Amino acid sequence: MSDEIILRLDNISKKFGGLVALENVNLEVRAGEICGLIGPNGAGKTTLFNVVCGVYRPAGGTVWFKGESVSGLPVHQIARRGIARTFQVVKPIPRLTVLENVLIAGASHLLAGAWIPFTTRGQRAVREKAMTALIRVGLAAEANLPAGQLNLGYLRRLELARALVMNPSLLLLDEPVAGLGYDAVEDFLTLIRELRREGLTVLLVEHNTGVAEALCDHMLVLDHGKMIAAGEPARVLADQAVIEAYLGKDDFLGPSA
Ligand SMILES: Nc1ncnc2c1ncn2[C@@H]1O[C@H](COP(=O)(O)OP(=O)(O)OP(=O)(O)O)[C@@H](O)[C@H]1O
Repeated sequence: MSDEIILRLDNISKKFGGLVALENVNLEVRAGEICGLIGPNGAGKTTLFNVVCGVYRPAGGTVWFKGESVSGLPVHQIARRGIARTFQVVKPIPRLTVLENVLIAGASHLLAGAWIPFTTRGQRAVREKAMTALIRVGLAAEANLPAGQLNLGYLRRLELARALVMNPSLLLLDEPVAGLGYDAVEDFLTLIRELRREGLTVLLVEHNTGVAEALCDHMLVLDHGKMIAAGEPARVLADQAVIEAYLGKDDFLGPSA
């Protein structure tokens, strides 16, 4: 892990009408780390991802990526700078093949800035990139199957390939192992660790604190839109404010009970 701060959020706020979804959130992610974002339901985790990716413009504050402000840029421009994400609910186009689903992500990414895919050379380049992404996530053998035939574990890999085809340096993963069985979770965590070793920085939302602790170098906790703890996973998970946020104050009996 380097000392470079690849992503920095300064005082990010986001409101939906009267609801404050994010309130003055500050966050730093170092290049090459796996950083976990946890918090109870409705804490603001997905909203934070959407602010970073440009789906939502923050009501206040600045998103810095590689030292430059990306606040207010459209989604495709932020993606071209190197931020890609996966979604909690995986929705491929079921009748298209696995490869075609990745091609769509790759072509739309390139199309956002150039007309490259309309040339034969461009189409070949996108296809090669898509196949490389599928090989990377272990789905090469399934490339020509309809995506609708994949089980959830493979669908999550397909979702990852759709992000990787964009050549990101920062990968935002929204609950990438939700709903998977033990072996599939272990395989997916190995894949994420390998991607990090190859140079990617990862920020992931994870509900399962055990998974987050096993995977992450650094953890951040949101509750009601505020960052309530940050740091080394074991220490963060032992923090009283974090325990109370997960269990509810009334259920927290304290260490001596
Ligand atoms: N588009 C929206 N319109 C109105 N309110 C929204 C919208 N998106 C999120 N919210 C609200 O903002 C708050 C934060 O939601 P968000 O989905 O970011 O939380 P989360 O931590 O990702 O939750 P979960 O773990 O359940 O996915 C919640 O109160 C939610 O109801």
